[in-house]
Amino acid sequence: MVQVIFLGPPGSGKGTQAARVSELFQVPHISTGDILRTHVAQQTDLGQKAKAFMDRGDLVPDGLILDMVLDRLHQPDAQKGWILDGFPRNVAQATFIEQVVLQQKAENASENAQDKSLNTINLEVPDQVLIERLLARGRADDCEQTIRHRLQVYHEQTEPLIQFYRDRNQLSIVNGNLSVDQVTAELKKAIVAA
Ligand SMILES: Nc1ncnc2c1ncn2[C@@H]1O[C@H](COP(=O)(O)OP(=O)(O)OP(=O)(O)O)[C@@H](O)[C@H]1O
Ligand SMILES: Nc1ncnc2c1ncn2[C@@H]1O[C@H](COP(=O)(O)O)[C@@H](O)[C@H]1O
Repeated sequence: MVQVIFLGPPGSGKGTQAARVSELFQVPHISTGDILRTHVAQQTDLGQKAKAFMDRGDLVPDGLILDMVLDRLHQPDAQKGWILDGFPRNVAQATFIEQVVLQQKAENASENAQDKSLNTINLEVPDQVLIERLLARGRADDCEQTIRHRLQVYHEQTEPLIQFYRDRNQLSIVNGNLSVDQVTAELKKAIVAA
């Protein structure tokens, strides 16, 4: 049983490493960015509402995100754990997922199930390296102006979560400015499955 939250700025390797850790622990990789991009591609109501925020590099409003995440976490494959990539992105989202985890824990305790272990990982990478990586990745929102805005949004809204999880003794810091294999090796050491 393992629950992992990947924090870290855009381009820090959350998606790359979440896919590997998901394979390792056989739990789903849940990327809110990927789910949103699917909604945009399928032109769902949610996708149409989210698109302008994503194009600008702003966070999509919590009112659109929280139900989407809850729905994904209630799917059968997520009952033995999950790897969250790109969520939470602000304090309201972190408080939300904390409540979900606590509720699940209470339900499982009454069934005498195994405890779940929450690991929050912050991947640290200098801004200049992030910009170079994202320009090379070349996703629709990877132009320089949007990258700089996403970094600003990260520093203002997501970075405070480092202290949020530090206060709860749930934070591991991993150097993301190493090779992909080296970062995975560090993650294997950091993640505790219960
Ligand atoms: N350790 C690494 N060294 C060099 N390049 C890397 C490393 N990890 C990931 N990359 C590359 O950097 C780019 C960004 O990685 P990735 O998409 O995993 O980041 P992310 O944190 O999920 O970004 P975003 O939040 O914008 O989705 C990709 O092109 C990826 O191949
Ligand atoms: N958790 C989220 N809250 C608000 N907006 C989000 C969230 N996750 C993704 N988004 C939006 O999607 C793009 C791309 O996300 P990536 O994680 O970089 O793939 C992001 O800029 C937000 O607009």
